[in-house]
Amino acid sequence: MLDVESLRVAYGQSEVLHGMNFKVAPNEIVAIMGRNGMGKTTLMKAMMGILPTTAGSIRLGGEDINGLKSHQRVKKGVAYVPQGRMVFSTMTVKENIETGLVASGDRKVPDDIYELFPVLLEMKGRRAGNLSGGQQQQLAIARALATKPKVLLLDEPTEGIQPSIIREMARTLRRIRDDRGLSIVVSEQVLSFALDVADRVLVVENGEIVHDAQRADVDEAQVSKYLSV
Ligand SMILES: Nc1ncnc2c1ncn2[C@@H]1O[C@H](COP(=O)(O)OP(=O)(O)OP(=O)(O)O)[C@@H](O)[C@H]1O
Repeated sequence: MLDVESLRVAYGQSEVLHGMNFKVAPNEIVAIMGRNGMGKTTLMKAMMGILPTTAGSIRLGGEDINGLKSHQRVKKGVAYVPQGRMVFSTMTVKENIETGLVASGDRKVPDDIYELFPVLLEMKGRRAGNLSGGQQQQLAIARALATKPKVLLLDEPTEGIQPSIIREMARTLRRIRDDRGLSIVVSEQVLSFALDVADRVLVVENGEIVHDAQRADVDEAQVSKYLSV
């Protein structure tokens, strides 16, 4: 479904991703782990077209989308939940979700989004800035789903979220995948969450993938070592 090949990204003269390769199958949930500064956000932004790449390809269902602008990638089926959620705080919950409808062509928020996140229905007239961190994360995911994606990218969704809500988020993401049959790529530093949510775990270290294992085969001690220091 998503095929990233030899991807290089640099900030000026400083190259951060040095030819990254990975594939995500249809219906697969992949967690990309790594310490702060290892290049997870850079990878997410490059896949979304927010940062330019210096080499490589990003294929969605076989088509190279690497030359497209962000909004064109959204139309093709890539959705993004950025680090820090970035909801529009002065807009209502409903208005935030509606910003995603431009891509799908739907005129109103589909009921199944509110079924997934009942709290958003309860709060749909409230300003997004007044929601808790966990609720804002649900809103950011709802807004992304409103674009009807084939691939959902989430950048550190557990950051600043309580442990009980983190467990619920893993369940919700798996349910989204099961119900909608999409692929999910989630960048993450919390190993327990990655093991809860993902089918496969990758570790990025200094802009390269150094570990790639199915969940059942993940060497937890080794991954923890990469995540510490
Ligand atoms: N705008 C920028 N200009 C120059 N260097 C940058 C810029 N943004 C990030 N970097 C550098 O690129 C590297 C990768 O950063 P990135 O934010 O992708 O890491 P990360 O793994 O997502 O970390 P975090 O968990 O903190 O988000 C770091 O060394 C960082 O200092």
